[in-house]
Amino acid sequence: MIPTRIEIIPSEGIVEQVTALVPLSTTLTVTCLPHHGIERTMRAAVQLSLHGYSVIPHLAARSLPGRVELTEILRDCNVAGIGEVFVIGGDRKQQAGPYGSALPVLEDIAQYTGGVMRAGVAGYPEGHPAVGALDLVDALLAKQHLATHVVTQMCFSAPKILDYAALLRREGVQLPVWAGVAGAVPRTKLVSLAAQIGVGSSLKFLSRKGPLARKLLSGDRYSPQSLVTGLQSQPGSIAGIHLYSFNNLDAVPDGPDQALTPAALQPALIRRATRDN
Ligand SMILES: NC(=O)C1=CN([C@@H]2O[C@H](COP(=O)(O)OP(=O)(O)OC[C@H]3O[C@@H](n4cnc5c(N)ncnc54)[C@H](O)[C@@H]3O)[C@@H](O)[C@H]2O)C=CC1
Ligand SMILES: Nc1nc(=O)c2c([nH]1)NC[C@@H]1CN(c3ccc(C(=O)N[C@@H](CCC(=O)O)C(=O)O)cc3)CN21
Repeated sequence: MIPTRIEIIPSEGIVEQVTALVPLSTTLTVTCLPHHGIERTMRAAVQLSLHGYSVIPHLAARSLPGRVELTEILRDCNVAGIGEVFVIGGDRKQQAGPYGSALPVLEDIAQYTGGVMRAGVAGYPEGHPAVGALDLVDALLAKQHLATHVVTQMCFSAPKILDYAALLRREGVQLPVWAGVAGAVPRTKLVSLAAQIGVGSSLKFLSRKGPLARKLLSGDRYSPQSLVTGLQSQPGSIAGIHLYSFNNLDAVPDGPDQALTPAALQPALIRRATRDN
């Protein structure tokens, strides 16, 4: 069984929603969106960690106001028992402080924590709208000595994710790769979010009318079922599944039939995450 982590957005009421629906032994990652800022990420992460979850806050370099704020964040992590962060450049057009990309943040984190803090970095199986493929691989090569794993951008194709993991190996990136998988969320929400975060070819894929797209999008919700099955068919290629839940955490009744329906797969993955982590 592949280990699974659940990504949440620190919206209003998220802590109450999580504690009501998600078992305590789950590993959660908390996004950092440009219009939210890092404070909101940290507030939710600290609260959830104090509740007993394993929590990984996202730190967006371009949203960090300064080095002092980074040391405060790391102190808060230490107090709350948070031992891992996810460091990305971030979507903010203008950087808020001294950090324009992930690498210098990773360097400062390593320095301030004596190398103790674990850190994930981002990978892009389908490229990035603003950064070239070679630059992205070079960035990973430069970051890997300060990172513990790669989490991929949302992607809808198992072969693309597996090819990407193989490409990283060939290029000399040794880090374990967690596959970024969209959860069972309403199709319209997924299409608009994919546009917002610049998942171009996946968006085209989602809008296509071909048999595979129809299969994945049958009903109102996207189903990660066949993607997860495809990833599981190559054991050892990826370290685990990073599930973008978009805060759709609603529990459904247990039972063998329920676990096979698209709407039930996300809660099934959430339950599985509790056993694996
Ligand atoms: N995959 C994810 O979960 C998330 C990804 N992001 C994305 O992170 C991107 C870059 O972050 P990392 O992958 O950590 O790369 P990075 O920060 O290590 O930078 C890699 C290369 O991209 C350039 N770059 C970084 N941020 C940029 C930006 N906003 N616009 C244009 N160029 C940029 C850097 O100068 C560098 O050449 C952001 O643009 C954003 O799209 C943001 C939040 C979450
Ligand atoms: N380029 C990029 N930026 C990101 O922030 C990002 C990625 N990629 N890839 C994966 C995840 C997915 N991201 C997102 C982005 C937006 C929402 C979202 O639900 N936005 C809401 C607003 C939420 C709120 O303000 O509370 C929306 O309706 O747009 C969720 C996850 C964060 N991560």
